[in-house]
Amino acid sequence: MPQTIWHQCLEVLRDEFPAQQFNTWLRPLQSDQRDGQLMLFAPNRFVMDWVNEKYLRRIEEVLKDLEGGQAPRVHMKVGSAPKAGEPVARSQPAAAQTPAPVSDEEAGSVTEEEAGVAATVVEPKTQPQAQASVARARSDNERRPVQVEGDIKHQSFLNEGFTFETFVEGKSNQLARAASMQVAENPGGAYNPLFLYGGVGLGKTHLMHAIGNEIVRRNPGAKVAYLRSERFVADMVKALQLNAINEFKRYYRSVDALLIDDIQFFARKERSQEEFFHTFNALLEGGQQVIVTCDRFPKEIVDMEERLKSRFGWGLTVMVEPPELETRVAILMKKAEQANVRLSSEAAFFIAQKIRSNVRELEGALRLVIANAHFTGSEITPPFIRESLKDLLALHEKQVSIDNIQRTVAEYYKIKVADLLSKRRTRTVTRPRQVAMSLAKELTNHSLPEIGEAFGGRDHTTVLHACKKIVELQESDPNIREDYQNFMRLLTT
Ligand SMILES: Nc1ncnc2c1ncn2[C@@H]1O[C@H](COP(=O)(O)OP(=O)(O)OP(=O)(O)O)[C@@H](O)[C@H]1O
Repeated sequence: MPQTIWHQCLEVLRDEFPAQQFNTWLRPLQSDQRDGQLMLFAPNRFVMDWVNEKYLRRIEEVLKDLEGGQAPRVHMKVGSAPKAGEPVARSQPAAAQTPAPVSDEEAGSVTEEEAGVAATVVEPKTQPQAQASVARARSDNERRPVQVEGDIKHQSFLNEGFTFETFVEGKSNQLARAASMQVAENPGGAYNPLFLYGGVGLGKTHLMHAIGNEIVRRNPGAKVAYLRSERFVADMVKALQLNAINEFKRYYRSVDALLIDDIQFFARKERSQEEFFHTFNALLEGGQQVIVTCDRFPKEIVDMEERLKSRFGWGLTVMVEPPELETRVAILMKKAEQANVRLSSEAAFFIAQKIRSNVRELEGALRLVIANAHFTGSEITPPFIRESLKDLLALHEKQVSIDNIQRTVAEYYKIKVADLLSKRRTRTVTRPRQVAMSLAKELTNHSLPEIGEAFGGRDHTTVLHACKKIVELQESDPNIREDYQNFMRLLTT
């Protein structure tokens, strides 16, 4: 197949920009060229805006260098490139993709005039200093709640230790971090609501607090309310019991930014969903920012009203992915530094290679190693780490076996485990087999020949090829990438 002009352009850009930037912003773009126009498709509006702002000029220059006067005009659009032969819609300006206003009916019947008690909203600067040390890393539950005047008592607080400065950026979270930063700089602006999703312990809560902290840092008068979704439910139930639902509504509609963590816990709570839906609409209409985190993509949330799910997708939906090795190492170094502990890069690598599931576990492992080192006065070396994490590692190895991987992958792709082990080479079987082999390499300590053996006696070079192929596909094929992330989540949490 001849290389398209876009591929040629990408080759040039690949040499010009750091790999991380290239992979995050440029590589995911799909292209469609016709009628002297090059349409670039971005996976979401945020990427489109970012590319427009930061790379479009350079893209146009490169196209001109490549094609001279024949260079196509570039347009951007959110979505996927049409398949060959499919008609393509004309590009739309970004503004055309902002949601339609909420109708009166949808917005519910609550008005600003409703009577209510005064409810204060937390302002982070009034909170006690966060202990941003490793020993207190998961400290959001330990923070002193803010007492709110009136009948409704809220626990609403931001963790000052969760900032953009303490958040380590890597390939897995670059997009989510950049989107969060944009929201913090322009709350209630283009990306409303912001829906952050991903597996447990990957930094969603951290980013959410970072946005809240940044909003308040820039505008000390801003009212930012952070709460887990269970809290919203509990507050609402209490408000109903106390006949104070109007105060409840008033409170949640008075904030500049409403941050609701782990929205999946709204499942089956119909009345809360209803209430949240109206609050949500009122806030969006008022230009107030809404940020939501969830452990899965909106459409995958079970027992949640469709209209709510669809509304989540109105703004910007971004995934936080599990960190790759380099980011895990960087996170460990940062956490050690915060705890005033010297950690060699060899030691950090050792831990990062062993603990791959999520950042919370990574932190937990580091805490354990540091505590042991303090206790015994030992230096933190790989053998010392191995000994300190003996039980944890045994648990990990027990949990993720090749057998388990094969069963999980087969079930997911609706094929038989026997197919994975067979000599069959049809696409429906080959790809899942490669995914399973790659997972086995990443999640177990088995060698390539051992993995080959476990997959119907294949050669180790076949396993190596599968691993490389899956790394490549994760870059170029969003479906494989999502499947792989799902497997990491299913197998490691
Ligand atoms: N990129 C990162 N840099 C620094 N620390 C991080 C990063 N990602 C996660 N962490 C840390 O890992 C811990 C877990 O993160 P967090 O609580 O934000 O996860 P989560 O995705 O919200 O998980 P859950 O879905 O279980 O609520 C926190 O202590 C957080 O500071």
